[in-house]
Amino acid sequence: MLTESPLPIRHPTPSWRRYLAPKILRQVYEGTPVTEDFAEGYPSDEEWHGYINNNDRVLLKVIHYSSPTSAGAECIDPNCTWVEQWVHRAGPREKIYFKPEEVKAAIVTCGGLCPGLNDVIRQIVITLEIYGVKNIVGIPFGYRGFSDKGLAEMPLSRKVVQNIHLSGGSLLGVSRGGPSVSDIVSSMEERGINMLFVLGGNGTHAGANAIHDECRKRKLKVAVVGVPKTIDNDILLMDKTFGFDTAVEEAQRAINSAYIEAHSAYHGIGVVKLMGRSSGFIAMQSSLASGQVDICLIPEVPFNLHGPHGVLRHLKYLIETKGSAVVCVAEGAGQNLVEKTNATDASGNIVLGDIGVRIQQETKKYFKEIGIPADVKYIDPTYMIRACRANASDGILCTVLGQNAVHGAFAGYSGITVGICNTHYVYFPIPEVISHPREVDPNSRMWHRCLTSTGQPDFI
Ligand SMILES: Nc1ncnc2c1ncn2[C@@H]1O[C@H](COP(=O)(O)OP(=O)(O)O)[C@@H](O)[C@H]1O
Ligand SMILES: O=P(O)(O)OC[C@H]1O[C@](O)(COP(=O)(O)O)[C@@H](O)[C@@H]1O
Ligand SMILES: [Mg+2]
Repeated sequence: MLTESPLPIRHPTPSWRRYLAPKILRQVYEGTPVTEDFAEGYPSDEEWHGYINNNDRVLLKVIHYSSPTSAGAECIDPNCTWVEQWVHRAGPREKIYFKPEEVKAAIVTCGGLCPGLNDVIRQIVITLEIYGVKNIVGIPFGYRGFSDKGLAEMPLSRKVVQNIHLSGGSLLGVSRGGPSVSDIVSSMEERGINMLFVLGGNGTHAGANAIHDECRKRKLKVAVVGVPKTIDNDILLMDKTFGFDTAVEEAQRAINSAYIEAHSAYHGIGVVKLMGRSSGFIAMQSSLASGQVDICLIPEVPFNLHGPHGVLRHLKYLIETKGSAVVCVAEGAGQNLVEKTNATDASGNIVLGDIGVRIQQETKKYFKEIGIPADVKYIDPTYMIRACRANASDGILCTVLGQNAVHGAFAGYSGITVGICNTHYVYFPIPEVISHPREVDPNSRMWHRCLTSTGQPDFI
Protein backbone atom coordinates (compact mmCIF):
# COMPACT_ATOMS: atom_id res chain seq x y z
CA MET A 1 0.00 0.00 0.00
CA LEU A 2 1.21 3.49 -0.73
CA THR A 3 1.83 5.64 2.26
CA GLU A 4 2.83 9.25 2.59
CA SER A 5 6.05 10.04 0.78
CA PRO A 6 8.79 10.88 3.25
CA LEU A 7 8.97 14.61 2.37
CA PRO A 8 12.52 14.75 3.67
CA ILE A 9 13.17 18.43 3.03
CA ARG A 10 10.04 19.69 4.69
CA HIS A 11 11.63 21.81 7.43
CA PRO A 12 9.17 23.88 9.41
CA THR A 13 11.17 27.10 9.01
CA PRO A 14 8.70 29.75 10.19
CA SER A 15 10.09 32.55 8.07
CA TRP A 16 9.51 30.47 4.94
CA ARG A 17 6.12 29.23 5.81
CA ARG A 18 4.11 32.12 4.52
CA TYR A 19 6.76 33.53 2.28
CA LEU A 20 4.83 35.28 -0.46
CA ALA A 21 2.83 32.15 -1.08
CA PRO A 22 -0.73 33.47 -1.25
CA LYS A 23 0.24 36.37 -3.47
CA ILE A 24 2.37 34.30 -5.80
CA LEU A 25 -0.06 31.48 -6.14
CA ARG A 26 -2.93 33.85 -6.92
CA GLN A 27 -0.84 35.06 -9.77
CA VAL A 28 -0.39 31.56 -11.09
CA TYR A 29 -4.03 30.70 -11.03
CA GLU A 30 -5.79 33.97 -11.64
CA GLY A 31 -3.42 35.65 -14.03
CA THR A 32 -2.93 38.67 -11.76
CA PRO A 33 0.00 40.75 -13.00
CA VAL A 34 3.21 39.84 -11.23
CA THR A 35 3.74 43.40 -10.01
CA GLU A 36 0.40 43.77 -8.25
CA ASP A 37 0.45 44.35 -4.51
CA PHE A 38 -2.36 43.55 -2.18
CA ALA A 39 -3.07 46.83 -0.37
CA GLU A 40 -4.91 45.03 2.40
CA GLY A 41 -2.17 42.48 2.89
CA TYR A 42 -2.19 38.95 1.50
CA PRO A 43 -5.62 37.44 1.02
CA SER A 44 -6.49 34.90 3.66
CA ASP A 45 -7.57 31.34 3.05
CA GLU A 46 -11.12 32.33 3.88
CA GLU A 47 -11.17 34.61 0.86
CA TRP A 48 -9.57 32.29 -1.65
CA HIS A 49 -9.94 28.56 -1.78
CA GLY A 50 -7.46 27.69 -4.49
CA TYR A 51 -4.84 25.85 -2.46
CA ILE A 52 -4.35 22.16 -2.11
CA ASN A 53 -4.28 20.90 1.46
CA ASN A 54 -1.38 18.59 2.20
CA ASN A 55 -3.82 16.00 3.46
CA ASP A 56 -5.89 15.95 0.27
CA ARG A 57 -5.75 12.44 -1.12
CA VAL A 58 -6.52 10.82 -4.43
CA LEU A 59 -7.58 7.18 -4.33
CA LEU A 60 -5.67 4.79 -6.56
CA LYS A 61 -8.65 2.50 -7.04
CA VAL A 62 -12.12 3.82 -7.65
CA ILE A 63 -14.04 0.61 -8.23
CA HIS A 64 -15.24 -1.38 -5.24
CA TYR A 65 -15.62 -4.84 -6.76
CA SER A 66 -18.44 -6.81 -5.22
CA SER A 67 -17.01 -10.12 -6.31
CA PRO A 68 -13.63 -11.54 -7.35
CA THR A 69 -15.40 -12.77 -10.48
CA SER A 70 -16.33 -9.24 -11.64
CA ALA A 71 -14.48 -8.33 -14.85
CA GLY A 72 -11.09 -6.86 -14.02
CA ALA A 73 -11.52 -7.45 -10.26
CA GLU A 74 -8.38 -6.65 -8.29
CA CYS A 75 -9.31 -7.99 -4.90
CA ILE A 76 -6.65 -8.64 -2.33
CA ASP A 77 -8.75 -11.11 -0.38
CA PRO A 78 -11.60 -13.51 -1.21
CA ASN A 79 -14.20 -11.11 0.20
CA CYS A 80 -13.10 -8.21 -1.97
CA THR A 81 -12.64 -6.04 1.10
CA TRP A 82 -12.15 -2.37 0.28
CA VAL A 83 -8.60 -1.21 0.97
CA GLU A 84 -7.91 2.46 0.61
CA GLN A 85 -4.73 3.19 -1.34
CA TRP A 86 -3.98 6.80 -2.00
CA VAL A 87 -1.42 9.38 -3.10
CA HIS A 88 -1.03 13.12 -2.53
CA ARG A 89 -3.06 15.51 -4.62
CA ALA A 90 -0.92 17.77 -6.80
CA GLY A 91 -1.19 21.55 -6.94
CA PRO A 92 -0.22 24.78 -5.20
CA ARG A 93 0.20 24.86 -1.43
CA GLU A 94 -0.31 27.91 0.72
CA LYS A 95 3.03 27.36 2.42
CA ILE A 96 6.10 27.15 0.26
CA TYR A 97 9.54 25.98 1.29
CA PHE A 98 11.90 27.86 -0.97
CA LYS A 99 12.50 31.57 -1.26
CA PRO A 100 12.17 32.10 -5.01
CA GLU A 101 15.20 34.39 -5.14
CA GLU A 102 17.32 31.64 -3.56
CA VAL A 103 16.28 29.01 -6.09
CA LYS A 104 18.47 27.81 -8.89
CA ALA A 105 16.26 25.47 -10.91
CA ALA A 106 17.56 23.06 -13.54
CA ILE A 107 15.68 21.01 -16.11
CA VAL A 108 17.07 17.90 -17.77
CA THR A 109 15.54 15.63 -20.44
CA CYS A 110 16.87 12.05 -20.73
CA GLY A 111 16.30 8.86 -22.72
CA GLY A 112 14.61 8.85 -26.13
CA LEU A 113 12.49 11.64 -27.59
CA CYS A 114 8.80 11.87 -26.85
CA PRO A 115 6.17 14.33 -28.13
CA GLY A 116 5.52 17.00 -25.49
CA LEU A 117 9.00 17.37 -23.97
CA ASN A 118 9.15 21.00 -25.09
CA ASP A 119 5.66 21.68 -23.74
CA VAL A 120 6.73 20.46 -20.29
CA ILE A 121 10.01 22.43 -20.35
CA ARG A 122 8.10 25.55 -21.37
CA GLN A 123 5.51 25.21 -18.63
CA ILE A 124 8.08 24.52 -15.91
CA VAL A 125 9.99 27.68 -16.88
CA ILE A 126 6.86 29.84 -17.07
CA THR A 127 5.56 28.60 -13.71
CA LEU A 128 8.96 29.04 -12.03
CA GLU A 129 9.07 32.62 -13.27
CA ILE A 130 5.60 33.30 -11.89
CA TYR A 131 6.83 32.08 -8.50
CA GLY A 132 9.59 34.66 -8.85
CA VAL A 133 12.51 32.38 -9.76
CA LYS A 134 15.09 34.14 -11.90
CA ASN A 135 17.83 31.54 -12.07
CA ILE A 136 16.57 28.77 -14.38
CA VAL A 137 18.88 26.63 -16.54
CA GLY A 138 18.62 23.70 -18.90
CA ILE A 139 21.15 20.87 -18.64
CA PRO A 140 22.09 19.91 -22.22
CA PHE A 141 21.82 16.34 -23.55
CA GLY A 142 20.45 14.50 -20.53
CA TYR A 143 22.51 13.46 -17.51
CA ARG A 144 25.61 13.68 -19.71
CA GLY A 145 25.29 17.49 -19.50
CA PHE A 146 26.26 17.30 -15.81
CA SER A 147 29.69 15.88 -16.56
CA ASP A 148 30.69 16.94 -20.06
CA LYS A 149 32.75 20.11 -19.62
CA GLY A 150 32.13 21.09 -23.25
CA LEU A 151 28.39 21.35 -22.65
CA ALA A 152 27.31 24.66 -21.14
CA GLU A 153 24.10 25.22 -19.13
CA MET A 154 21.37 26.90 -21.13
CA PRO A 155 19.81 29.92 -19.39
CA LEU A 156 16.02 29.65 -19.64
CA SER A 157 13.31 32.27 -19.44
CA ARG A 158 9.78 32.77 -20.71
CA LYS A 159 11.27 34.55 -23.70
CA VAL A 160 13.48 31.58 -24.59
CA VAL A 161 10.74 28.97 -24.23
CA GLN A 162 7.79 30.96 -25.55
CA ASN A 163 7.38 29.05 -28.81
CA ILE A 164 9.30 25.83 -28.26
CA HIS A 165 6.13 23.72 -27.99
CA LEU A 166 5.47 24.42 -31.65
CA SER A 167 8.08 21.85 -32.61
CA GLY A 168 8.87 18.32 -31.49
CA GLY A 169 12.09 17.08 -29.89
CA SER A 170 13.71 18.64 -26.84
CA LEU A 171 15.14 22.14 -26.75
CA LEU A 172 17.76 20.78 -24.35
CA GLY A 173 18.64 17.62 -26.26
CA VAL A 174 18.52 14.09 -24.87
CA SER A 175 20.97 11.23 -24.34
CA ARG A 176 21.34 7.76 -22.88
CA GLY A 177 24.06 6.74 -20.41
CA GLY A 178 26.09 9.41 -18.62
CA PRO A 179 27.92 10.07 -15.34
CA SER A 180 27.47 8.36 -11.98
CA VAL A 181 24.84 9.62 -9.56
CA SER A 182 27.56 10.80 -7.20
CA ASP A 183 29.14 12.88 -10.01
CA ILE A 184 25.74 14.33 -10.94
CA VAL A 185 25.10 15.44 -7.36
CA SER A 186 28.62 16.88 -7.02
CA SER A 187 28.00 18.83 -10.21
CA MET A 188 24.67 20.07 -8.83
CA GLU A 189 26.41 21.21 -5.64
CA GLU A 190 29.08 23.06 -7.63
CA ARG A 191 26.43 24.78 -9.73
CA GLY A 192 24.22 25.60 -6.73
CA ILE A 193 21.19 23.79 -8.12
CA ASN A 194 18.50 23.30 -5.46
CA MET A 195 15.56 22.35 -7.67
CA LEU A 196 15.94 19.67 -10.31
CA PHE A 197 13.20 18.77 -12.78
CA VAL A 198 13.88 15.47 -14.48
CA LEU A 199 11.94 14.50 -17.60
CA GLY A 200 12.34 10.87 -18.59
CA GLY A 201 11.16 7.27 -18.39
CA ASN A 202 11.88 4.38 -16.03
CA GLY A 203 15.65 4.68 -16.35
CA THR A 204 15.66 8.43 -15.86
CA HIS A 205 13.42 8.10 -12.81
CA ALA A 206 15.68 5.44 -11.30
CA GLY A 207 18.42 8.05 -11.74
CA ALA A 208 16.24 10.81 -10.25
CA ASN A 209 15.47 8.69 -7.21
CA ALA A 210 19.15 7.91 -6.72
CA ILE A 211 19.96 11.63 -7.03
CA HIS A 212 17.29 12.37 -4.42
CA ASP A 213 18.79 9.73 -2.07
CA GLU A 214 22.31 11.07 -2.59
CA CYS A 215 21.14 14.64 -1.85
CA ARG A 216 19.56 13.41 1.39
CA LYS A 217 22.76 11.59 2.28
CA ARG A 218 24.73 14.79 1.77
CA LYS A 219 22.04 16.75 3.66
CA LEU A 220 21.45 19.06 0.71
CA LYS A 221 18.17 20.96 0.66
CA VAL A 222 17.33 20.03 -2.91
CA ALA A 223 13.97 19.15 -4.47
CA VAL A 224 14.16 16.47 -7.17
CA VAL A 225 10.89 16.20 -9.10
CA GLY A 226 10.22 13.95 -12.07
CA VAL A 227 7.85 14.27 -15.00
CA PRO A 228 7.32 10.82 -16.54
CA LYS A 229 8.15 10.76 -20.23
CA THR A 230 7.39 7.48 -21.88
CA ILE A 231 5.78 7.21 -25.25
CA ASP A 232 5.24 3.50 -24.48
CA ASN A 233 2.89 4.46 -21.59
CA ASP A 234 4.65 1.88 -19.44
CA ILE A 235 4.76 3.66 -16.06
CA LEU A 236 2.71 2.11 -13.26
CA LEU A 237 -0.37 3.62 -11.61
CA MET A 238 -0.91 6.46 -14.10
CA ASP A 239 -3.91 6.86 -16.40
CA LYS A 240 -1.45 7.68 -19.17
CA THR A 241 1.83 9.47 -19.78
CA PHE A 242 2.36 12.42 -22.10
CA GLY A 243 3.21 11.69 -25.72
CA PHE A 244 1.18 8.48 -25.76
CA ASP A 245 -1.96 10.04 -27.26
CA THR A 246 0.11 11.75 -29.94
CA ALA A 247 1.91 8.49 -30.70
CA VAL A 248 -1.38 6.63 -31.12
CA GLU A 249 -2.70 9.39 -33.36
CA GLU A 250 0.45 9.45 -35.51
CA ALA A 251 0.52 5.67 -35.71
CA GLN A 252 -2.86 5.89 -37.46
CA ARG A 253 -1.10 7.43 -40.45
CA ALA A 254 1.33 4.54 -40.70
CA ILE A 255 -1.45 1.98 -40.30
CA ASN A 256 -3.58 3.77 -42.85
CA SER A 257 -0.69 3.81 -45.33
CA ALA A 258 -0.11 0.11 -44.76
CA TYR A 259 -3.81 -0.50 -45.29
CA ILE A 260 -3.96 1.50 -48.52
CA GLU A 261 -0.84 -0.23 -49.88
CA ALA A 262 -2.18 -3.65 -48.93
CA HIS A 263 -5.69 -2.93 -50.17
CA SER A 264 -4.47 -1.56 -53.49
CA ALA A 265 -2.10 -4.44 -54.21
CA TYR A 266 -3.01 -7.91 -55.41
CA HIS A 267 -2.79 -10.02 -52.24
CA GLY A 268 -1.27 -7.12 -50.31
CA ILE A 269 0.01 -7.51 -46.76
CA GLY A 270 1.05 -4.46 -44.75
CA VAL A 271 3.22 -4.85 -41.65
CA VAL A 272 3.62 -1.90 -39.25
CA LYS A 273 6.02 -1.97 -36.32
CA LEU A 274 5.22 0.39 -33.48
CA MET A 275 7.09 1.29 -30.29
CA GLY A 276 6.70 -0.67 -27.09
CA ARG A 277 9.71 -2.48 -25.68
CA SER A 278 7.91 -4.43 -23.02
CA SER A 279 4.41 -3.00 -23.26
CA GLY A 280 2.03 -3.16 -26.17
CA PHE A 281 -0.12 -0.15 -25.35
CA ILE A 282 0.66 1.82 -28.53
CA ALA A 283 0.06 -1.21 -30.78
CA MET A 284 -3.16 -2.13 -28.96
CA GLN A 285 -4.65 1.38 -28.86
CA SER A 286 -3.60 2.17 -32.43
CA SER A 287 -5.15 -1.06 -33.69
CA LEU A 288 -8.34 -0.29 -31.79
CA ALA A 289 -8.47 3.29 -33.03
CA SER A 290 -7.75 2.51 -36.68
CA GLY A 291 -10.12 -0.40 -37.17
CA GLN A 292 -7.88 -1.38 -40.12
CA VAL A 293 -5.72 -3.95 -38.34
CA ASP A 294 -6.31 -7.68 -38.77
CA ILE A 295 -3.54 -8.92 -36.49
CA CYS A 296 -2.15 -7.09 -33.45
CA LEU A 297 0.92 -8.59 -31.77
CA ILE A 298 2.21 -7.36 -28.41
CA PRO A 299 5.03 -8.42 -26.05
CA GLU A 300 2.62 -9.55 -23.34
CA VAL A 301 0.94 -12.19 -25.53
CA PRO A 302 3.08 -15.01 -26.95
CA PHE A 303 2.47 -16.17 -30.52
CA ASN A 304 3.82 -18.56 -33.14
CA LEU A 305 4.53 -17.54 -36.69
CA HIS A 306 4.49 -21.06 -38.11
CA GLY A 307 2.26 -24.06 -37.47
CA PRO A 308 -1.48 -24.69 -37.71
CA HIS A 309 -2.32 -21.87 -35.28
CA GLY A 310 0.45 -19.53 -36.36
CA VAL A 311 0.21 -15.98 -37.70
CA LEU A 312 1.19 -17.06 -41.22
CA ARG A 313 -1.63 -19.58 -41.52
CA HIS A 314 -4.08 -16.85 -40.48
CA LEU A 315 -2.57 -14.48 -43.05
CA LYS A 316 -3.24 -17.12 -45.73
CA TYR A 317 -6.85 -17.28 -44.55
CA LEU A 318 -7.15 -13.48 -44.68
CA ILE A 319 -5.70 -13.31 -48.20
CA GLU A 320 -8.10 -16.03 -49.36
CA THR A 321 -11.13 -14.42 -47.76
CA LYS A 322 -10.43 -10.66 -47.79
CA GLY A 323 -7.69 -10.29 -50.39
CA SER A 324 -5.44 -8.20 -48.13
CA ALA A 325 -4.29 -7.93 -44.51
CA VAL A 326 -2.66 -5.52 -42.06
CA VAL A 327 -0.41 -6.60 -39.19
CA CYS A 328 0.49 -4.23 -36.33
CA VAL A 329 3.36 -5.46 -34.16
CA ALA A 330 4.95 -3.89 -31.08
CA GLU A 331 8.76 -3.80 -31.20
CA GLY A 332 9.12 -5.99 -28.10
CA ALA A 333 6.70 -8.68 -29.33
CA GLY A 334 7.89 -12.18 -30.29
CA GLN A 335 11.46 -11.70 -29.12
CA ASN A 336 11.75 -15.50 -28.89
CA LEU A 337 11.35 -15.57 -32.68
CA VAL A 338 14.25 -13.25 -33.52
CA GLU A 339 17.95 -13.62 -33.07
CA LYS A 340 19.21 -12.09 -29.83
CA THR A 341 21.53 -9.13 -30.39
CA ASN A 342 23.29 -9.59 -27.02
CA ALA A 343 23.82 -5.82 -27.13
CA THR A 344 22.76 -3.06 -24.78
CA ASP A 345 22.52 0.69 -25.36
CA ALA A 346 24.42 3.27 -23.31
CA SER A 347 21.73 3.16 -20.61
CA GLY A 348 21.88 -0.61 -20.32
CA ASN A 349 18.62 -1.29 -22.19
CA ILE A 350 18.67 -4.48 -24.25
CA VAL A 351 18.82 -3.79 -27.99
CA LEU A 352 15.92 -5.78 -29.40
CA GLY A 353 15.93 -7.93 -32.51
CA ASP A 354 13.73 -6.53 -35.31
CA ILE A 355 10.45 -8.46 -35.15
CA GLY A 356 8.96 -6.34 -37.96
CA VAL A 357 11.64 -7.32 -40.44
CA ARG A 358 11.36 -10.93 -39.28
CA ILE A 359 7.61 -11.02 -39.93
CA GLN A 360 8.10 -9.42 -43.35
CA GLN A 361 10.78 -11.97 -44.34
CA GLU A 362 8.90 -15.00 -43.01
CA THR A 363 5.67 -13.89 -44.68
CA LYS A 364 7.36 -13.54 -48.06
CA LYS A 365 9.03 -16.92 -47.66
CA TYR A 366 5.83 -18.64 -46.55
CA PHE A 367 3.68 -17.38 -49.43
CA LYS A 368 6.41 -18.30 -51.91
CA GLU A 369 6.54 -21.81 -50.46
CA ILE A 370 2.77 -22.32 -50.68
CA GLY A 371 2.70 -20.86 -54.17
CA ILE A 372 0.35 -17.97 -53.46
CA PRO A 373 1.53 -14.54 -54.60
CA ALA A 374 1.73 -11.94 -51.84
CA ASP A 375 2.90 -8.33 -51.94
CA VAL A 376 4.39 -7.58 -48.52
CA LYS A 377 5.18 -3.99 -47.46
CA TYR A 378 6.86 -3.09 -44.17
CA ILE A 379 6.61 0.28 -42.40
CA ASP A 380 8.59 1.31 -39.30
CA PRO A 381 7.46 4.84 -38.35
CA THR A 382 9.22 4.90 -34.93
CA TYR A 383 11.36 8.02 -35.34
CA MET A 384 8.69 9.86 -37.33
CA ILE A 385 6.28 9.36 -34.44
CA ARG A 386 8.77 10.24 -31.70
CA ALA A 387 9.79 13.48 -33.38
CA CYS A 388 6.23 14.87 -33.66
CA ARG A 389 5.02 17.83 -31.67
CA ALA A 390 2.38 17.02 -29.07
CA ASN A 391 -1.26 16.98 -30.11
CA ALA A 392 -3.83 19.12 -28.29
CA SER A 393 -4.67 16.59 -25.60
CA ASP A 394 -1.00 15.88 -24.82
CA GLY A 395 -0.30 19.63 -24.93
CA ILE A 396 -2.81 20.17 -22.14
CA LEU A 397 -1.50 17.19 -20.15
CA CYS A 398 2.07 18.53 -20.44
CA THR A 399 0.96 21.98 -19.31
CA VAL A 400 -0.70 20.68 -16.17
CA LEU A 401 2.16 18.26 -15.38
CA GLY A 402 4.74 21.03 -15.81
CA GLN A 403 2.87 23.41 -13.51
CA ASN A 404 2.35 20.71 -10.90
CA ALA A 405 6.02 19.72 -10.99
CA VAL A 406 6.89 23.27 -9.91
CA HIS A 407 4.15 23.36 -7.25
CA GLY A 408 5.49 20.06 -5.90
CA ALA A 409 9.04 21.36 -5.64
CA PHE A 410 7.91 24.59 -3.95
CA ALA A 411 5.72 22.58 -1.56
CA GLY A 412 8.89 20.86 -0.37
CA TYR A 413 8.43 17.46 -1.95
CA SER A 414 11.40 15.57 -3.34
CA GLY A 415 11.81 12.10 -4.83
CA ILE A 416 8.36 12.41 -6.35
CA THR A 417 6.97 12.40 -9.85
CA VAL A 418 3.82 14.01 -11.19
CA GLY A 419 1.07 12.09 -12.89
CA ILE A 420 -2.60 11.70 -13.58
CA CYS A 421 -4.58 9.10 -11.66
CA ASN A 422 -8.30 8.56 -12.11
CA THR A 423 -8.38 11.94 -13.92
CA HIS A 424 -6.83 13.77 -10.94
CA TYR A 425 -3.29 15.15 -10.86
CA VAL A 426 -1.13 13.65 -8.14
CA TYR A 427 2.38 13.22 -6.74
CA PHE A 428 3.67 9.64 -6.73
CA PRO A 429 6.71 8.48 -4.74
CA ILE A 430 9.15 7.53 -7.53
CA PRO A 431 9.98 3.97 -6.35
CA GLU A 432 6.28 3.02 -6.47
CA VAL A 433 5.94 3.78 -10.17
CA ILE A 434 9.17 2.30 -11.50
CA SER A 435 9.32 -1.01 -9.66
CA HIS A 436 8.57 -2.67 -13.02
CA PRO A 437 7.16 -1.53 -16.38
CA ARG A 438 3.40 -1.31 -16.71
CA GLU A 439 2.10 -3.92 -19.15
CA VAL A 440 -1.07 -4.74 -21.04
CA ASP A 441 -3.02 -7.35 -19.09
CA PRO A 442 -3.90 -10.12 -21.59
CA ASN A 443 -7.02 -10.80 -19.51
CA SER A 444 -8.08 -7.17 -19.52
CA ARG A 445 -11.25 -5.98 -21.17
CA MET A 446 -9.25 -3.60 -23.37
CA TRP A 447 -7.13 -6.37 -24.88
CA HIS A 448 -10.29 -8.40 -25.47
CA ARG A 449 -11.87 -5.37 -27.14
CA CYS A 450 -8.84 -5.23 -29.41
CA LEU A 451 -9.20 -8.93 -30.27
CA THR A 452 -12.88 -8.41 -31.01
CA SER A 453 -11.97 -5.53 -33.30
CA THR A 454 -9.25 -7.37 -35.24
CA GLY A 455 -11.06 -10.69 -35.25
CA GLN A 456 -7.78 -12.53 -34.73
CA PRO A 457 -7.57 -15.96 -33.08
CA ASP A 458 -4.96 -17.07 -30.54
CA PHE A 459 -1.67 -17.81 -32.29
CA ILE A 460 -0.44 -20.57 -29.98
N1 LIG B 1 19.11 2.36 -12.58
C1 LIG B 1 19.57 3.56 -12.95
N2 LIG B 1 20.18 4.37 -12.06
C2 LIG B 1 20.65 5.58 -12.43
N3 LIG B 1 20.52 6.09 -13.69
C3 LIG B 1 19.91 5.33 -14.61
C4 LIG B 1 19.41 4.03 -14.31
N4 LIG B 1 18.86 3.51 -15.43
C5 LIG B 1 19.03 4.45 -16.40
N5 LIG B 1 19.66 5.53 -15.91
C6 LIG B 1 20.00 6.75 -16.67
O1 LIG B 1 18.78 7.39 -17.06
C7 LIG B 1 18.94 7.94 -18.36
C8 LIG B 1 17.81 7.51 -19.25
O2 LIG B 1 17.65 6.11 -19.25
P1 LIG B 1 17.03 5.32 -20.49
O3 LIG B 1 16.74 3.95 -20.06
O4 LIG B 1 17.89 5.50 -21.69
O5 LIG B 1 15.69 6.11 -20.85
P2 LIG B 1 14.30 6.22 -20.10
O6 LIG B 1 14.46 7.12 -18.96
O7 LIG B 1 13.41 6.76 -21.14
O8 LIG B 1 13.94 4.83 -19.67
C9 LIG B 1 20.29 7.53 -18.87
O9 LIG B 1 21.14 8.64 -18.81
C10 LIG B 1 20.72 6.41 -17.94
O10 LIG B 1 22.12 6.38 -17.74
O1 LIG C 1 17.12 4.51 -30.98
P1 LIG C 1 16.98 4.91 -29.56
O2 LIG C 1 17.11 6.37 -29.35
O3 LIG C 1 17.84 4.14 -28.63
O4 LIG C 1 15.51 4.63 -29.13
C1 LIG C 1 14.75 3.53 -29.49
C2 LIG C 1 13.80 3.26 -28.37
O5 LIG C 1 13.20 4.42 -27.90
C3 LIG C 1 11.84 4.16 -27.52
O6 LIG C 1 11.02 4.88 -28.39
C4 LIG C 1 11.53 4.55 -26.10
O7 LIG C 1 12.63 5.02 -25.46
P2 LIG C 1 12.68 5.43 -23.93
O8 LIG C 1 13.64 4.53 -23.25
O9 LIG C 1 13.14 6.83 -23.94
O10 LIG C 1 11.30 5.34 -23.35
C5 LIG C 1 11.70 2.69 -27.69
O11 LIG C 1 10.37 2.39 -27.95
C6 LIG C 1 12.71 2.37 -28.74
O12 LIG C 1 13.17 1.05 -28.65
MG1 LIG D 1 13.18 3.10 -20.53
